[in-house]
Formats: sequence, C-alpha cells, structure tokens
Amino acid sequence: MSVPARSLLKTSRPTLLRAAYPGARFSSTSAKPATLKERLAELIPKEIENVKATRAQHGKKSFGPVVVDQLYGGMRGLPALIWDGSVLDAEEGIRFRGKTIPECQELLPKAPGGSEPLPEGLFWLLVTGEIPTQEQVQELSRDWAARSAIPEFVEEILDRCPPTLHPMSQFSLAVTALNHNSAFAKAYQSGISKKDYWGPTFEDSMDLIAKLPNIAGRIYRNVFGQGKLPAIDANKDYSHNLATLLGFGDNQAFVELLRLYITIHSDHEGGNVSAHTGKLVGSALSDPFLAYSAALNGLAGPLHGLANQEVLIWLRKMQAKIGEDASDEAVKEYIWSTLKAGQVVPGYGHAVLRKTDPRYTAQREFALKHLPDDKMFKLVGQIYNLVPDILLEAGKAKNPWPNVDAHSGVLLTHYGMDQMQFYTVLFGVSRAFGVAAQLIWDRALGAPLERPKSYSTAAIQKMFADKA
Ligand SMILES: CC(=O)SCCNC(=O)CCNC(=O)[C@H](O)C(C)(C)COP(=O)(O)OP(=O)(O)OC[C@H]1O[C@@H](n2cnc3c(N)ncnc32)[C@H](O)[C@@H]1OP(=O)(O)O
Ligand SMILES: O=C([O-])CC(=O)C(=O)O
Repeated sequence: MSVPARSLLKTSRPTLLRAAYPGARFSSTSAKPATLKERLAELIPKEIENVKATRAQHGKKSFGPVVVDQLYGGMRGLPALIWDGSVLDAEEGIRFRGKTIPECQELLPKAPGGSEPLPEGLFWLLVTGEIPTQEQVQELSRDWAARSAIPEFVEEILDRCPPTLHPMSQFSLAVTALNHNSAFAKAYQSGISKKDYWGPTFEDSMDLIAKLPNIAGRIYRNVFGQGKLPAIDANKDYSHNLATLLGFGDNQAFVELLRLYITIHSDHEGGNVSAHTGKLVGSALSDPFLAYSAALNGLAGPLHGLANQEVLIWLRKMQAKIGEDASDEAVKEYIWSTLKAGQVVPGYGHAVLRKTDPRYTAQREFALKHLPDDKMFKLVGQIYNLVPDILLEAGKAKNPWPNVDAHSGVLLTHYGMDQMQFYTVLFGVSRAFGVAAQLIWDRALGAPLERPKSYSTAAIQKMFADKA
C-alpha cells in the first residue's frame, strides 16, 4: 500500500505504519513505543511538506556572491549542501540537531552505571531530531546486535588481506563488499518507486552500522594478532560489543570512552570530505554500502580522519627525539622543525572552526576524569599551550587551535590500544552514523543527483576578460 505524502499528514499512526511496512500488522492501542523506522515513517511526510514550503518561500533567495577564489580554494564557505543532522559554527563547534556536545551528554540515554551517552541515542537524534527513551535506545541496541553478522565471503576477504594493507583500505574493501546484500540495490533492480526509496535505504543503513563492529574487530585482530573474534552479545549496547570485539570489553572505562568517542565523531555537518563524499556517491543512487565505502576512502586521508594516527606518530617521534619529560623550549623547537620541514602540525587547524574544537574539550574532560596523570595526556596539554602561538607566529593557518584528532589517540593508547594505524577505523565506525542518517533523508526527500558546474582556468580568464 502506498499513500501520497499530502494525505499521509492526515492519516492515523497505524495507517501510516501499514504504509511504511506493507504486510506488517499494527494496533492503534499497542503500548509498545515506536521503533526508529516507525517514527521516521511519521516524520517523513511532514518534512516533505516542510521542504516544499521552504523552497516556495526562500527558493529564489541568494546567499551572496560566489567569488573565483572559492573555486580555487577548496570551496571554503560556499553554501552548497543540505545536511540536517548537524550544523557547525566556526566559534562554537558542532551541534547535533541543535544540541551541543555537553547537552547531548546530559540528555541522551546512558547505559546502566554509565555516564557517557549511548551512540544509539545519538543516531536516533540525528535521524529524527528527537531524544529517544531508554527503551527505544535498548531496542536499537538489540536490533543492531541482531543485524551484526557479516557474510562469510566478507570475512574471507578480510582474512586474505595482508597485514601490511592499511586497516582503512581493508575497512573500505569490506564495506564495499557488503553491497552484495543491499536491500536498496535489490529493490531498485525490481523497479521500486522513487517515493519508497527510503525504506530499503533505512534497512541498508541499519545493516551498515550494525555490521561495522564485526568488520572493525576482525581487522584489528587480523592485523595486530589479538586472537579469535568473540560473538556479539544481544544484551549489550553497541559500544560495549565493539569494545569486546577489540578485546577491551572488560574495561569499563574503555567502554565508556568508546561511547563518547562514537558519539562525538559521528557527524560534522555535510561539507567535510567523508560526509560530502557519502552524500555525493549516494546521490547517484549507489546504495549506502557503496556510498559509505567511498566516504571511508576520504576519511583515510591525513588531512582528514587519518590525522588521529598522524598525531600519535608525531608525538611518539617527538618523545623519541627529545625525551618524555621535555622542556617547553625543546617542544617548541620540535614544533618549529615540523613547520620548517614543510609539514603540518597534525591535529591543529580546521577548514571551518576558528576556536578549540568542543570535541577536543570533551575528550580532555574525559582524560581529566579518568587518566589525569597519564604522561602522554600531559604532553598533549603541554602542546596545547605551545602550538597555537607558534602557528600564529608562522602566520599561515587561519585556525591555530586543536581539532578532534589532537586528543583521541592519547586516550586509546592509555587503555592499551597503541596501534595507531587502527585509529581511523574507529573514526569510520562513528562517521557512518552521520552519513547514514543523511542518506536516509536524502532518499526520503528525493534529493537529486549532485552535479555542480566546473570551470577551466581558461574559461574564467575569458569570462572576465572584458570586465578587467
Ligand atoms: C576530523 C578532521 O578532519 S579535523 C582536521 C584534521 N587534519 C589535521 O589535523 C591536519 C593538520 N591541519 C591542516 O592541515 C589544516 O588545518 C586543515 C587541512 C585541517 C584545514 O586546511 P585549510 O582550511 O586549508 O586551512 P587554512 O586555510 O588555515 O590553511 C592556510 C595555510 O595554513 C597551513 N596550515 C593549516 N593548518 C596547519 C597546521 N596544523 N600546521 C601547519 N600548517 C597549517 C595550510 O597548510 C595552508 O598552507 P599553504 O598556504 O602553504 O597551503
Ligand atoms: O569538518 C571538517 O571539515 C573536518 C572535521 O572536523 C570532521 O569531519 O569531523
């Protein structure tokens, strides 16, 4: 059964649900709280009308001029994308559906005995704009656990990768291969109508997120020789299961760290390389697995997600050269030597942010609570006091402050995960939440194929030749 968007607005919940799940049975008196898909089915028709009204009212309004430098300068500041899950403010940092990181830490459901938000709740917030109940979050944990197994041939692909193949390349290979069982690709081949695209996209997105711990865990154990992969426990939350697969499930503080880590790395509006890549590839109606593996390849770059690995490598090299308790003078000299060698200081600077990244602050607060005396944490703090002035003096970076990657590796290392080549895989597990949430909405709202206009330098010169 399919119901046109306009009439869905006036339709009762059971009827809506029947539209979203042909063949399923729903009762109007059921006390069970709505699942994420049920809630989404209620929100979509309203949002379709909301977008229509926004376009009717503002569609012809201008954001101001586009200047040629923006075409050459990596499109900084170019208003070009719709992204609903989060918006980034240059001074204040990220807000997930309008909520800051401290607000999410306060409002989102926690695990029993835990104090960090459960990423399940964050995903619900990204998708719906609403704070879920404890029960809804538990249901999501159970749903993801039930979907978590990866096909045997994907396990074989991973097992055949040489341990020298970077974990991010392995990750991307495995996610691409998940496309084998894509509900969206299958539905498209059987001629699904455009207005129903969101259903199988939702299913693929849920599968994608659910299967990432098994992929990440297998890569970790294959590459770093940590023994056989344990099974997912349907009664544990997503982060606890991921920690167990990585071999840290008995360490409550590490489990808490993963909950925080996955929450804060999930989304950073739409223009960053990984999010934008996922949206772009998804716009060709490539399924969520293909779209997300492309996003992972972008995340694997050292100016983006790989910076967390680069920070640790840089810190270790620094310690090897100047010792563990080096003076400010020695650290300053090391920072200058990095710049003079034509390299960037990893973990510092940002394309949009102009203040300390609140994700850095959230991790610093975690460290102050759980590992205040850790030597590496102290070095990170020492660097924070020195790098901004040096970058300002060097005079190039528009933002001298630290970003998220300046802190994450130190926390993981503290608990014994010191294989820095793996760090970006954890970032990739988290970023799937933000990219998947937007992919679902893009298909629900009928987002078009992305295809901006490009120009050659010769064309630009010709265009302005008479206007000089
Ligand atoms: C999750 C994330 O993706 S967060 C970012 C992770 N990346 C890093 O931490 C790598 C280090 N940082 C950088 O390379 C940059 O700050 C980026 C890539 C994050 C942002 O790049 P941009 O928006 O181009 O920064 P900005 O406009 O300030 O760059 C101007 C100049 O300052 C330099 N600069 C910026 N940050 C740094 C830095 N941390 N160290 C040294 N130089 C820097 C740029 O390389 C550029 O030099 P150029 O004119 O010779 O090309
Ligand atoms: O916003 C960006 O360009 C980079 C970033 O911090 C992220 O993607 O998390």
